[in-house]
Amino acid sequence: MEEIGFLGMGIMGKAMSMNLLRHGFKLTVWNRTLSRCDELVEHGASVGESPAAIIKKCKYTIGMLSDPAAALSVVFDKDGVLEQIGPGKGYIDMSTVDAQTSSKISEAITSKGGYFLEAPVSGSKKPAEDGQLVILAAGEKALYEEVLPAFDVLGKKSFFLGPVGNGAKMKLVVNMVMGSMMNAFSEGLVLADKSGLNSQTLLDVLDLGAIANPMFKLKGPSMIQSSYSPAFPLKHQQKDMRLALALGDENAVPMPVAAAANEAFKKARSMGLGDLDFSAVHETVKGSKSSG
Ligand SMILES: NC(=O)C1=CN([C@@H]2O[C@H](COP(=O)(O)OP(=O)(O)OC[C@H]3O[C@@H](n4cnc5c(N)ncnc54)[C@H](OP(=O)(O)O)[C@@H]3O)[C@@H](O)[C@H]2O)C=CC1
Ligand SMILES: O=CCCC(=O)O
Repeated sequence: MEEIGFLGMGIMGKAMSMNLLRHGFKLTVWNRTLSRCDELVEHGASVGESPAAIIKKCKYTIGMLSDPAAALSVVFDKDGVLEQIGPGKGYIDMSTVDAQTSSKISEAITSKGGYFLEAPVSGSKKPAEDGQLVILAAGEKALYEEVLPAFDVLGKKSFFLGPVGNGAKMKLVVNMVMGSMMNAFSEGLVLADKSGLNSQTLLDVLDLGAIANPMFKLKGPSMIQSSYSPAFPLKHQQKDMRLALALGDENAVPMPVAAAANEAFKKARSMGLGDLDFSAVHETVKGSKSSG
């Protein structure tokens, strides 16, 4: 493939870029906070001075930004993607956003003759480093096929889900389930502890039964230690719960479990835990149990 542009060197963007570099892709990167590009440069990437400059240089550009406001900002603001996008250029937004945000970006890009693909991912920092993400693409099929060599490096499996919006919706459904599970898991850990059970034994029992899953296995031991080094920041999980609940509103789907989980993530943010891993929602349960 030709040189790829990459916007957003956060936890995920950096891990994905490093992986592409390791596999021989030529990369030009940009980040709002420029210093976050340094490590990439040490590993052979070039730096672009703005999203527009990246689009001008590269046939394909990937975005991995925090939320809808950031995804819109790099496209529509001054020196943004829209200033240089046009025929023969493709923009692939891999951020987790809502379908409306994705459609707005898609319409603006295609109206200038460019190609657009949304491609949010399932999987976190480690799968991003190891090329084990699950890619949920939707939009321009021809662009999807052209960038498959990069997706094959970034992920263990890519899905093409049809028109723009379907990737965003699939990702929000998945993260809504994950956020609800994390809250149930946190309550289980605290309940076991407060009722005199051994936490590690609970993890062992869970791991042998029907609800065994990689998330409990990975996060459980550090949650017991109250250690929440961020792989998936809690503030982003709360954003995803909020966007999933809005999708539920649009479709008149009752989601009391997700709504309660969202409240717990909001409580965690109000406790200053937003930049920690989303498993830090555990602290909201520990707090309420010990105060009562
Ligand atoms: N971490 C994870 O496990 C996963 C995250 N995701 C999703 O991927 C996306 C990125 O997540 P992650 O890397 O963890 O997040 P981070 O918070 O680590 O990084 C966010 C990135 O967005 C940039 N950014 C934020 N606001 C703006 C803005 N207004 N203009 C330009 N750039 C901006 C940040 O730039 P700066 O450095 O300047 O702040 C940074 O590059 C999110 O949508 C998240 O929900 C999806 C799957 C897994
Ligand atoms: O959006 C983040 C997903 C994190 C994960 O799948 O482990």
